[in-house]
Amino acid sequence: MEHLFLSLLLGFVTLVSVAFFVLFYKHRSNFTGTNLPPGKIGYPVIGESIEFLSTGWKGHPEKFIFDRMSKFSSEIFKTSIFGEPAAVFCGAACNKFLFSNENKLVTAWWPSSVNKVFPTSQQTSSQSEAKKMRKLLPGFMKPEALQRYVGIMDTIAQRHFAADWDNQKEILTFPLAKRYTFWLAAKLFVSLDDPKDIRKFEDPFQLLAGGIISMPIDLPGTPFHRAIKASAYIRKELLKIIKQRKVDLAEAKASPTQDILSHMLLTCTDDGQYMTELDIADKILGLLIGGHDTASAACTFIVKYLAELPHVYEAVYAEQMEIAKSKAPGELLNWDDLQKMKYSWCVAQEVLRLAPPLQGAFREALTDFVFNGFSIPKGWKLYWSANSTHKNAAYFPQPEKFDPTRFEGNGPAPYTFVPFGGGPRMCPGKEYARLEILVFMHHLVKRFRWEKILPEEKIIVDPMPMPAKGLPVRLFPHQL
Ligand code: HEM
Repeated sequence: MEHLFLSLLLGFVTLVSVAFFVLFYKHRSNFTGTNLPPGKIGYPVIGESIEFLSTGWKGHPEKFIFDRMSKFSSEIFKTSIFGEPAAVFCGAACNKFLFSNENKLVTAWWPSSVNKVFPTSQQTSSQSEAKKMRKLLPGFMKPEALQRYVGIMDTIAQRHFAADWDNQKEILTFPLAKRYTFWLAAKLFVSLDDPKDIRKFEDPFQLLAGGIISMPIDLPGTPFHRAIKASAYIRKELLKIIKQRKVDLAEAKASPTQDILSHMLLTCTDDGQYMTELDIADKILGLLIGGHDTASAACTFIVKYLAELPHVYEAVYAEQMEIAKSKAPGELLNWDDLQKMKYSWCVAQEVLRLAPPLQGAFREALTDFVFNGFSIPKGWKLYWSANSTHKNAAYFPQPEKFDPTRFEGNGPAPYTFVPFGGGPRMCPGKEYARLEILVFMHHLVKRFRWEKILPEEKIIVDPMPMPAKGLPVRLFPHQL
């Protein structure tokens, strides 16, 4: 009996050792070649994923980048993230290279956690899916459409502030900013505007956002597992909305131009096909995520910085009050009003520089190529990072100083300010985001001054930046 147990144990140990050896060998073999960028590759499977994610959890995602840039004295370094051999490209020249070589030398790529959370076709990582999305969005994001949204955004902002801010002494900024941008997206993308209907999506979206960029371990309790479940729930609810809309369009109870959902149902793709219901559900899900989580992070940090910098608050307040005073009672904000919010937009951009909602994104090398003397093998993942330029003193002197004047005149040098990415994959929602952020700032400063309740609240980045306790603030309404 004892003999059998020892044999089994020995067999098990041998098996584990062989498996480890194979993994280790395979891991190292991913990194053999001449002239690869300098860098560390970490352990098999996890590579440097924990370091990459944990600098964000500690609130300093740029540390992962800057530590390695200085250790290897290079703007390109190799690493291994999310089980993949990768190179991190830092600085303006690297951004330019990646953004201008889309679909020539590189193509977009997302970690497997993203692909698994969106199991069918939502991810815009595959070229054909990105193309579909790019074909559909311009109609929705064209200047005439955007101009129409300003009034709708204003109406929803007024409703949001009346429901959640007015008559409150203290509020928690982060969840309210999310609610505001989600209300807008729900209204403009799928014409959902009953607060009851919208609220049932709030928790699932929270869970989804928390697990998209995570270790893809699908076990009960992990963020990844919760995100997969939340994604399935949201998709089911969206399918109900889509089916109902088809009926409403057929019975002329809904308009073909009322929102992006009608647009998707009625527009053929290049091959003359209409998108399937599931495909539409996945695309809308992606837009709802991309379109609200990012802007809500920006709105939250605007509240934080305006609380910390009274002189910046005063200048934004003066600009916004001049616009408010020019309006007749009940008159909604319009496109021209938003063009006048020049200083406020400089402030918002400085916030996007210091706290970019997306830290960067991945590409995949389509072929072997050489850049800056380093060989990049086909299939390697490449990461561009906003912080490598946003927090670099060479591009932004005294990078930690909040200074909206950096955006006056010609503004920052090309490829140094990249919160929306660049090149063919630059964020198609950039202008939409500008509008919703400015409308938010208008209503915020018109109503209140505020102070932070927790003076030293920690910031975490997971994967978006957020104050650890949600940024509680005390509100002081203006005396009329
Ligand atoms: C402050 C707000 C926002 C920020 C900071 C932001 C940032 C970004 C960035 C950096 C990318 C490029 C990723 C890459 O290089 O692969 C991107 C892509 C994208 N964004 Fe945004 N975004 C914002 C708002 C929005 C909004 C409001 C929408 C929709 C209405 C949107 C929809 C998209 C889509 C669909 C893509 C994928 C484009 C493609 O892969 O071709 N974003 N966004």
